[in-house]
Amino acid sequence: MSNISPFARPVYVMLKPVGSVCNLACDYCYYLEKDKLYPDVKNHILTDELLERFIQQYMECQTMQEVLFTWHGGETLMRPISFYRKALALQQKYAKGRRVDNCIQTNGTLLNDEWCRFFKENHFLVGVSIDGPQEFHDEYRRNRQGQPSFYKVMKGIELLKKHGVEYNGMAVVNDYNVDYPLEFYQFFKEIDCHYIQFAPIVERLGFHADGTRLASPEQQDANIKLAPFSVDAGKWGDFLCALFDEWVQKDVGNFFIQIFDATLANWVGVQPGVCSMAKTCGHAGVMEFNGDVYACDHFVFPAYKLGNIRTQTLTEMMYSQKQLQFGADKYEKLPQVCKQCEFLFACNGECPKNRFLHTADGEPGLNYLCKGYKKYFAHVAPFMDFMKKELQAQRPPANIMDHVSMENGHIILKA
Ligand SMILES: C[S@@+](CC[C@H](N)C(=O)[O-])C[C@H]1O[C@@H](n2cnc3c(N)ncnc32)[C@H](O)[C@@H]1O
Ligand code: SF4
Ligand code: SF4
Ligand code: SF4
Repeated sequence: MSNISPFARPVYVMLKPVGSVCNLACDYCYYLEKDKLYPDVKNHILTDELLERFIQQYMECQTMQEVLFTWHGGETLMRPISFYRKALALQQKYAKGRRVDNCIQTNGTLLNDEWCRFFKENHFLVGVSIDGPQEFHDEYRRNRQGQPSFYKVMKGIELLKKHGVEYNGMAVVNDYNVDYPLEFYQFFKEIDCHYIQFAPIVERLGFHADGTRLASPEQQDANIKLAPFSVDAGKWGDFLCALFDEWVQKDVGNFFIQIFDATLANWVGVQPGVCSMAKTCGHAGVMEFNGDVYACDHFVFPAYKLGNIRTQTLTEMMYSQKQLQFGADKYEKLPQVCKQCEFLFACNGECPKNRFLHTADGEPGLNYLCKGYKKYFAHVAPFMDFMKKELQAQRPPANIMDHVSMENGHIILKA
């Protein structure tokens, strides 16, 4: 029976309704160049027919009562509202009593009153990409003519707030802003954004015959260079430590920073809310505008294509041996240094996309950010232990704020 799938955990397939088409051209973007995978296709637009096929199959793929749709790009708001209205109607057609939620990721520049009213009415969670204050944001987030986007995004955020739309902030940490964790964080507090994701930029430039420039993770070749906008591994650790010190003194339970939540989840032994910190992954694929399904949004490379929705079901693709192995590899392919690492339970080798280093004894698969994560986990360990005890005693982890102080520039836990 097609509507019974054998695994009792949700499966996600994010959808790219305009492929990688975008009104911006951020220098560091990993997705913008994916149009080169389809050089012969003029319009990278998901048709109504494929939309319906996707929605039907996505519903059938789920074993849970709640179904989450994730709209992604490219720039999602380059499709008209009528497209999303059609999608909502189709969701209801196939929901069969299940609860349906929608989240949408956007660069925020095209938001207007009409979009915001639509999101509010239909309970969308909106992820807005904003890389902190203007100077940081506009360094890389520009359009093809080089025009900056900060003011447009801020206007978009104001509109979301005006209409009471639920939103969160997606910020990337790169070579340019990594030295300013507190300014960065302060910005989000000032705009009253309480849910924030900080994602490190790690990319390598490989250059392929098809015109794409980003190296896929398994590519090893002397010509591959770290992209200049990538974050330095040690600095990523310093960034997280400084951010944590500020947060743990003032903001626990008020501002939610995804990586801190994920770290605490692993400390307590529950599933973290972000795949990179989980032991295995592979439950979050992506479907391109033409129905091609890939293992993960960061693995949209020909070798990681699972098939096409016209000829295979999402259930077949997402539970295929190839995809199950992709997910299991996150743990199985860890080098020994990770398997013996005291922080394995919290780090899990982070995202396989970033594992292109060799260990000191020559084993492949070490995460480029390892140095930073070691710093971070060692730094937060006593505080995580404290919050874990609070949770186990059914007390709020926010109690930690009464037990920390700064002494000589170092954060300490008071007895
Ligand atoms: C590819 S965009 C697509 C959605 C929309 N256009 C936006 O910018 O939010 C999704 C997210 O990926 C982030 N991103 C872009 N390039 C990245 C990279 N190389 N590494 C990590 N995140 C990246 C963006 O900042 C954005 O928050
Ligand atoms: S707005 Fe999003 S999709 Fe567009 S270039 Fe920037 S990160 Fe990429
Ligand atoms: S490869 Fe990385 S981003 Fe993709 S699902 Fe696994 S951990 Fe998440
Ligand atoms: S901190 Fe480094 S060695 Fe430890 S699990 Fe993470 S990547 Fe591996």
